[in-house]
Amino acid sequence: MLNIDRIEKTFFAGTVNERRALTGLSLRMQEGDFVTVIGSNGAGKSTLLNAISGRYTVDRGSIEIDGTRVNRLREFQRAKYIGRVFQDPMAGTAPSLTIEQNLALALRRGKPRGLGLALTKPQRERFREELKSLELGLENRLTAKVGLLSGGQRQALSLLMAGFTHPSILLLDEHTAALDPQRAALVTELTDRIVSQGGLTTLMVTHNMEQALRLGNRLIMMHEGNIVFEASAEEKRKLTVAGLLEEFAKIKGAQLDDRALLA
Ligand SMILES: Nc1ncnc2c1ncn2[C@@H]1O[C@H](COP(=O)(O)OP(=O)(O)OP(=O)(O)O)[C@@H](O)[C@H]1O
Repeated sequence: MLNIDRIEKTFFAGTVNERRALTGLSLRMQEGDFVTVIGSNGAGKSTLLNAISGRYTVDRGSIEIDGTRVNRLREFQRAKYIGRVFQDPMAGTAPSLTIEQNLALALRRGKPRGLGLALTKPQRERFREELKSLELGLENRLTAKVGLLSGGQRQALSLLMAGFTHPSILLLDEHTAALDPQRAALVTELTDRIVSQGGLTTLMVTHNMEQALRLGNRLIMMHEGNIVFEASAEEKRKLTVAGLLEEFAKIKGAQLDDRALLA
């Protein structure tokens, strides 16, 4: 499904600003795996997601999605494999388009352009059904502009859109971090539901350790561009936030991150 083999990424190589963001990281995910990713600031978590999505190309190593080596594919060429929800609620949806137009765009992701945004009746019905499952009343607001929605509603919509076409891999980049606790909890629940219902292969970066322990069937901890700790589903069930912090502390020089303590 996803096979990452010893990838490396260095920014500004050979200059005083050199940053080794990924240092030979390998990760293999099977279909339906839901891996949560934690780590201190600057550990390389976002760079990992960006390397998978094609926003950055890696300097070394290989990335395979569904058996295809994607290293040389540009971001738009990988779009058919990837769904992504960002931290910024504004990033995943188009504010000047209506809810149904955004959903129509999501449905057409990775397909040839020029199909327009006209909807068939069955498509509209499908949208209504999917929106209903969010339990936010959005099914009655299909023609409302997305810019009018709250951050939490937009993240819920982004999540629905990202999962819509059953991407080979769903990337969640701290997608609840910018929300207030109540909305974050709602979007966390939705994530759990959408991922498990769709059996989506998912990689989720979070600073919330409680969330990292509760969601998914595997957990990885990153530090200095590599995976330094990994827990299977069974190990994860036994782990506590305190236990995770202990693991963090064991890593030489690791900085405990304030946000990580907000679990
Ligand atoms: N576009 C870029 N240009 C230069 N350096 C970068 C770039 N993106 C990331 N880096 C550097 O690479 C390293 C890893 O950054 P990255 O954003 O992947 O970490 P992170 O684990 O996601 O951190 P955080 O939890 O703070 O978001 C850092 O040293 C960062 O400064």
